[in-house]
Amino acid sequence: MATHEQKESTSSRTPLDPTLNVSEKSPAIHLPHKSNASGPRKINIGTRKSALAVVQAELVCNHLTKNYPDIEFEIHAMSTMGDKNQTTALSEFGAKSLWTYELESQLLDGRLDMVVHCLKDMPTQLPEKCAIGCIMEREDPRDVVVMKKGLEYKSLAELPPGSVVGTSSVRRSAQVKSKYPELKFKDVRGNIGTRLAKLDAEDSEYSCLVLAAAGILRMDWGSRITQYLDSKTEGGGMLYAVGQGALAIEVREGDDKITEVLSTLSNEESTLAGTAERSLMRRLEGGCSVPIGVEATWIEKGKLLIKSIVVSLDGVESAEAERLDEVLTVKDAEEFGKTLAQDLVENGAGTILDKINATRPAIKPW
Ligand SMILES: NCc1[nH]cc(CCC(=O)O)c1CC(=O)O
Repeated sequence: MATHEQKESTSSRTPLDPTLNVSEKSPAIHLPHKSNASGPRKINIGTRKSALAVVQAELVCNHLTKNYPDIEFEIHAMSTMGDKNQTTALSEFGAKSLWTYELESQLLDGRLDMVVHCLKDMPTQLPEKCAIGCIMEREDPRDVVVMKKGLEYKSLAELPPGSVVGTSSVRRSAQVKSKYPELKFKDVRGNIGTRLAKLDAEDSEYSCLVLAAAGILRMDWGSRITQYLDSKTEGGGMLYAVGQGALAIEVREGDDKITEVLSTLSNEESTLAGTAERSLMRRLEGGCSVPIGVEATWIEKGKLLIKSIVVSLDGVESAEAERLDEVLTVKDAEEFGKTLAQDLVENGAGTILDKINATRPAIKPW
């Protein structure tokens, strides 16, 4: 019968809550999978339609097929509001839900059983009856520089004054600008392939893009990366987005069968760091999405360090904080994020956030 390859014994003792967005719940215990006659025969996996999203869904599907050879897994790729609207400035939407709304509707009405997302794209407050079923092992969470084909530069520091960096993220442009005030920034939209094509076009005004390493690596385009950016990068630090690099799978809240299937994909350190980062963001955003940078490092087992930054929408002001503490459970991670949020506010994030919240109403289509 189904002998899924449980690499570690974590599923039987990890104090991870399968419904991570409900912080008050007591930790659930994942029992090792036993083939169950009443278990699902077929599981429908939803994803966005972009090439990267489909690669990610296939990665999940391949793992699950290996772990559960008796179950049929089928991928359903669909366009979302976010895919269709490439013109409105991203920050004007306020909520991140435009990437997930259609998929969540299908999840709730049973056409889908799980939806694969980049954790980074998931709103901190999921719609009612939706939950995070698992967070998978994190791919490299850092941001990276991709130079235009034919340019001999590798790093931001080498770029001549006035060079144009392509990014639509205030978090990225604000952090780069504070270290390299002589660089210029321009919005660049579309899926990762489209962005690279715009960068490399002969008449392109961009010298480079700043992107997430994870997306490029999953597309197998790692050879285009010319510089990795992190807090220790020479010439200035760069913190990544909350959840960046981790895939998360959304399920119907209380769907124990699907959650059990997903326990084989869950990664403890990713789950705890992702939970802490999202708790931090939840405390700060007040309904609006806010440019927050984080960098999470496990100093040793159970000891988490997170560096964090909040930047103003114009990229001029910023506040920073970092925290090192023991994080063994999802509850610890939630607390860690909350405390770090308070530290950030004490260090000046409050004024930045008040301005953001005053100018941008949140949009919640559900
Ligand atoms: N903004 C869209 C998005 N959402 C997740 C990733 C990267 C993959 C990941 O973080 O898992 C990207 C592309 C990018 O920022 O370069």
